[in-house]
Amino acid sequence: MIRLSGIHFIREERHILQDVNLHMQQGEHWVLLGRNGSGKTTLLEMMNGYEFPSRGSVEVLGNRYGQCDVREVRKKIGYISQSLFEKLNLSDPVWEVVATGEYAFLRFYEDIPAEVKERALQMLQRVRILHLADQPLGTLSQGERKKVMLARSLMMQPHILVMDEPAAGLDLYERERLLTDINELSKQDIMVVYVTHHIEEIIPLFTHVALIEQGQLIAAGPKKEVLTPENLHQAFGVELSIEWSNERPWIQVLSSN
Ligand SMILES: Nc1ncnc2c1ncn2[C@@H]1O[C@H](COP(=O)(O)OP(=O)(O)OP(=O)(O)O)[C@@H](O)[C@H]1O
Repeated sequence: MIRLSGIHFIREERHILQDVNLHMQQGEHWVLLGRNGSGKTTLLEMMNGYEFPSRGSVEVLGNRYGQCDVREVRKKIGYISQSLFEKLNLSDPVWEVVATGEYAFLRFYEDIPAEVKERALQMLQRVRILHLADQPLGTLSQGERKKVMLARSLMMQPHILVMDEPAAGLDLYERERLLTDINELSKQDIMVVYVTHHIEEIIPLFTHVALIEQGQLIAAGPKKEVLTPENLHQAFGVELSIEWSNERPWIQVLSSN
């Protein structure tokens, strides 16, 4: 579904990504894990065709970027990021914000068809915030806003859902509620690609992890093979132990030297 081959990304003489090879297949759900500035968002931007590699190729859903209409491919990719949230209008009612996801518009300037409104309400029901449908987006908590983004991205029935640190800034309660909704995506035919620097966000849904450090992959594959104390030490510079509970990893920091 997504194949990154020999990706290099060089900007202002800085080698931001170096020979990244990743193959994400149908039925897998991936986490890209790494420190601040390691190149995670840049990889997501390449999957969406917003950045192009200096060398190497990107293939998504059988389309090779550079040889296809990227806008058509993007219609099949949901993207949840802070920069998209910032483009939404805080005074719009929640259901309308969700409905705009159907067309990848930011705002409607004409009447919204009744069936689109109905689907938007169903999506809100799915992430358990239907009761907020008529409230302006700006009145919602941070966690509720993230759920609106999730509902909005599901409107266009994406094949791939790309999330860039969706749980950033959430308290424990809000984070767990959001992660529960994300975990539910296992019931659908959507591949999830999720960026984080928090290991405990690797919920049971995720099958694979790519660990990235300074633009290079340290390891990529099934999560239990990749998430070893040695690999994590290399990626984060911290000695730690790792324990699994219900297919979710929890870490204990031993020393930060
Ligand atoms: N177009 C660009 N031009 C110059 N530098 C860039 C460009 N895009 C990314 N970078 C740099 O590449 C590095 C990797 O950035 P990226 O946003 O991909 O990291 P990240 O792993 O997502 O970080 P964080 O976890 O902090 O969000 C950063 O140092 C960033 O400044």
